[in-house]
Amino acid sequence: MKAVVVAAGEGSRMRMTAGKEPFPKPLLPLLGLRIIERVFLAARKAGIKEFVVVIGYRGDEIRRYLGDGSKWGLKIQYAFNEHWLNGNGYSLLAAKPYLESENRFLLLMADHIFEPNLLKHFLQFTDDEIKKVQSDKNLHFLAVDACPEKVTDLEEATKVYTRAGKIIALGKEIKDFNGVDCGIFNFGAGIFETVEKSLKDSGGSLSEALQLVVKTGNLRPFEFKNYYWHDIDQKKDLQQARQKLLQHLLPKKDGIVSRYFNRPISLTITSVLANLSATPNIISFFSFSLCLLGGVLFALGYPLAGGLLAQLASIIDGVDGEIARLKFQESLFGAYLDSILDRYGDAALIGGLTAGSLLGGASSPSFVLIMGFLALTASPLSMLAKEKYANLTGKTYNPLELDGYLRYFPFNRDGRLALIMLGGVFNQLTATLLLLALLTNLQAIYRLFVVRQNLG
Ligand SMILES: O=P(O)(O)O[C@H]1[C@@H](O)[C@@H](OP(=O)(O)O[C@@H]2[C@@H](O)[C@H](O)[C@@H](O)[C@H](O)[C@@H]2O)[C@H](O)[C@@H](O)[C@@H]1O
Ligand SMILES: Nc1ccn([C@@H]2O[C@H](COP(=O)(O)O)[C@@H](O)[C@H]2O)c(=O)n1
Repeated sequence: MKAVVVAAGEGSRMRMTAGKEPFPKPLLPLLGLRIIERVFLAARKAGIKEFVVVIGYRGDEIRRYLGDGSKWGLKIQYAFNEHWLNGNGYSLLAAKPYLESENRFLLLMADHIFEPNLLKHFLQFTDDEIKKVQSDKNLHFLAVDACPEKVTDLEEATKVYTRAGKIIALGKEIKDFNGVDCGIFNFGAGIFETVEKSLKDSGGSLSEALQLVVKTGNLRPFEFKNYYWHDIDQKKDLQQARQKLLQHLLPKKDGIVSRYFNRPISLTITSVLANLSATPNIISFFSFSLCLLGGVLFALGYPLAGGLLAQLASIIDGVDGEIARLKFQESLFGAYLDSILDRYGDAALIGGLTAGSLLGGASSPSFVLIMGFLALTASPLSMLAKEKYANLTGKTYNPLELDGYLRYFPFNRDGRLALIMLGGVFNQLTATLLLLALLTNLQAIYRLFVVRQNLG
């Protein structure tokens, strides 16, 4: 399916300087990517690879920056809307020649960022609905945010009133509404005729043209509540979109130390790194190198430095995933590399603790060696248990769900590295090894029972 992206308007409400803006609004930077890039990459993640970009105001600059789309593995064509000072209806019609062979197409806004899963589930919904009808040429769909109270600039938003699976009313001025138009449409080819019919009365406004469709009951809502999207109209919207993007980087699997200590720091680092070219894999290696250096410092008798580096490594180990999600750079290899490097990083730290304790004159070297051995052996078992469970059941092992009360203890990596940090700060290397050995082996044994209970 092709997607039309409307990028023709001037975006005058985004005025940020007295003179000429450095970029037309779709090309404004937002956490390392241009706004319109985020639209393309979110749509690509939902399976859309072909786009028709409707340009107008400073369209040449947009076209020069985006090119043919091949740098993202996309195909981008361009339609010029000479009436770009008027409504989106003219933009839609400008794209018509590029959609002659399409029964259906998406319409997206160049200044509306959205979560990929929103579009993915919208497409699943529309596919299911289209299967129920004979002809879908004049059946159209709109993704509707069913939580209007969460929409920041409700006054400017196009409100929607839905009832019994149909859109009953749509417009900026309607008083009775239970949703907001988030700017994601799935149109049948018949929409062009509707828009052409309404042009002289609607002045080119797409919302006005859609009133004709609303009257026929053929504008259906995909009502959602928990996906993020943001309409970037004014300067304040850019800051709000930035905050929304950063907050949605947090994975659900985070442990307590990660969620409440590491992430506030890692997100700050990520918001800066996003504008640089550091890739997730480079950051993963950097996190590992911090573990290596920390292990060496423990061995050489610098426990404070070793402990602080272990905690820094833990924080940076969250940044790699945040950058990957923020800049659409997630990869299977990266996920694999991240996990393997974490194992080697743990081993470097445990090895350093053991060496540091022995070289520091531990009273019972054999006890230290046994604790080091047990901690080294069981440390990878946390990941191994989760991966084996996922492999056997096809379900992700979420420690927050399955680990019961253990989830409040430092069993996962974020907790273990925090323990190592404390051991370094208080120079209690042997006690740290003892705790690690106990915790990791207890976790491994506990999860045996959890898995047995869940595997049946
Ligand atoms: O010992 P566990 O916790 O099971 O190891 C998991 C860990 O390697 C995960 O890596 P990730 O980068 O997602 O975890 C980070 C932690 O290592 C940091 O300490 C924390 O601050 C950061 O927020 C992340 O949670 C792997 O993805 C898992 O596969 C592995 O089980
Ligand atoms: N080099 C990398 C590192 C990570 N990822 C992705 O991030 C996930 C881990 O996220 P955290 O916030 O917990 O670090 C990992 O599973 C990958 O999906 C990546 O792609 N490349």
